[in-house]
Amino acid sequence: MTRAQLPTGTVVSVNGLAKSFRKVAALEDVTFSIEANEAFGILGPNGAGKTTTVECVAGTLRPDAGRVTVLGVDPAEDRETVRGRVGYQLQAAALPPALRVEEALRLFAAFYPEPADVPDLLRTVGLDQHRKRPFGKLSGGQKQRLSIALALVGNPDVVVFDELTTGLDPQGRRDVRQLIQQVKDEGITVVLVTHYLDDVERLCDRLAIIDAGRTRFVGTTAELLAVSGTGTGGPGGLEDAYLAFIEQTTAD
Ligand SMILES: Nc1ncnc2c1ncn2[C@@H]1O[C@H](COP(=O)(O)OP(=O)(O)OP(=O)(O)O)[C@@H](O)[C@H]1O
Repeated sequence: MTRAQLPTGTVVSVNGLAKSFRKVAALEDVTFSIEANEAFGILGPNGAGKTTTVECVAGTLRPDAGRVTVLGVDPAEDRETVRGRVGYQLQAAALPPALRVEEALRLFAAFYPEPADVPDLLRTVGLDQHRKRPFGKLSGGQKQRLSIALALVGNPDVVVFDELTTGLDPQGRRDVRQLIQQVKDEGITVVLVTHYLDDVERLCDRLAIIDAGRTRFVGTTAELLAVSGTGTGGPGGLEDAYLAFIEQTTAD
């Protein structure tokens, strides 16, 4: 993939975001910003509001309060701009089981004004050999590769991956991590929602911790280690820092 012009400066800005579903306050106050070509991790316990946040960024949900700007526009107002420039990892399980890998990519490519080259993309994600395989017969790792390809098919500037490595074996996670690194190396801004601290440690420049609908921390992993007071790292160091941080904010 060759990319003509990538954005610079702040590409995602989220300020005071709030969103409720009937009586459930999913988000109360979420604030962070992401710079061009950063890999930005979003962590937090189950139900913390991570997916709701990235759906507001992708423009698939409209917040009740607060402001989101993506590539200079409001994603809920300017769906067309954001849809073409922000790749959102589709929950692959939603694809019909008989749809073949290449067919799925060509189908989705047709929605975009300047789609990626499908054979190129198949090679990039390592599904070239499996392009005729029906979706229902792919392994978990192959489905995640297809998810990545579908998020990239519109040639986005920003890509959002939500729990991409969940459920994969260690080899599968390593492969998917390499692929995410490749995406970042192309200059694409990566937003990674994950429960894995080592994904963040290996891939992300900065991270946000969201808990109970509020951002509790934004910074680098080194800053998280420093503010949690759990030391300077070592095996499990980041996990200890994260857990200490969550316990501390829950107690507050
Ligand atoms: N469409 C919806 N209708 C009702 N409640 C919702 C809806 N989507 C999310 N919620 C609720 O909002 C809260 C935040 O959910 P969200 O999916 O954003 O959390 P998450 O941090 O992504 O969780 P997980 O790590 O478990 O995926 C939860 O209490 C969830 O039950």
